[in-house]
Amino acid sequence: ATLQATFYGHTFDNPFMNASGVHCMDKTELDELAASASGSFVTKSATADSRDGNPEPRYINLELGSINSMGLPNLGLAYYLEDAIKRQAANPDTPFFLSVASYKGFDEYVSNMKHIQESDYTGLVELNLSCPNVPGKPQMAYDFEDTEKLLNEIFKFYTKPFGVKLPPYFDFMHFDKIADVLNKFDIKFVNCVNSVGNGLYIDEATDTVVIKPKGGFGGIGGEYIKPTALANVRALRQRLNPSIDIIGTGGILTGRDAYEHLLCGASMLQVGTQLHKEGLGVFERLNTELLAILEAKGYTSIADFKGKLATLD
Ligand SMILES: O=C(O)c1[nH]c(=O)[nH]c(=O)c1I
Repeated sequence: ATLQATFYGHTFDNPFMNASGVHCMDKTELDELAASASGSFVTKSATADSRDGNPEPRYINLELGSINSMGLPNLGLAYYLEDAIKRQAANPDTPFFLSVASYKGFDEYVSNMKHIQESDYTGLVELNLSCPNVPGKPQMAYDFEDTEKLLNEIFKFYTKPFGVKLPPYFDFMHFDKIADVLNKFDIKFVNCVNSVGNGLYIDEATDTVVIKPKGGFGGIGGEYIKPTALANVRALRQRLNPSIDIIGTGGILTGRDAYEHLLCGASMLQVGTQLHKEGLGVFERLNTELLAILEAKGYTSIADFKGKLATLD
């Protein structure tokens, strides 16, 4: 059996990659990802200007996952663009993802995308509409009208392939609304889901929160969020045009978790919390475990079961 993954006209050796924010802050970390068993990789979400981010402690691994309020620390869009242009020149056949966010809101999203359009980078962009940790700033993708306005604005000038990183939704009306908006545009993929925003974890030894920013509120990842992640992958797959691929992110610790995301319709898979905990070796292990599942079930490729979750009716 093969774990080859097809995504936006590309074929990757396997469906695994890092989730933006983990092991992707600078070119050293990106080189390590490129040299790992991951099928692709994505950069830390970039803002126009480099940012220190929120005060520490701002990321904590927990028994069942993680909590973070990093606050968009990054080296600035120009850094990642320059690196991406070199990478695409050196390896034109191995696509990767450039993640873009915004600290200042709507206008910075537009100007960041304008800079990429005017640059020599021609690869995939993951437009992050779901950072939950910018104090005072709502997540773009929880405002359906603003999201539509932003995509309208971007498609006036942007001609390169991109997709959007979405937050989790928890209501069928919201699944319907975001899918209605996204189906109007020629986006190449959606990534479901970003961390479950503004959770709270309490240290039992001290009755105190564990991260400093926002009084301890932070995005939740890991085992805590797999049911939510699977639901969002499945719901968006059922609603989006087949031409829009899905990246599944959230709660992938084992080959079984990966298999379930694929069953819900994901084409690529991102690993955040477990990569942070286990390091780059997680990709070898996940490939081995997923391959064993295909073999045990007599599948020869992911196409044999992708999106084929059974229901009870
Ligand atoms: O705090 C962050 O930097 C961060 N943290 C997340 O959990 N998701 C995001 O999209 C971002 I931009």
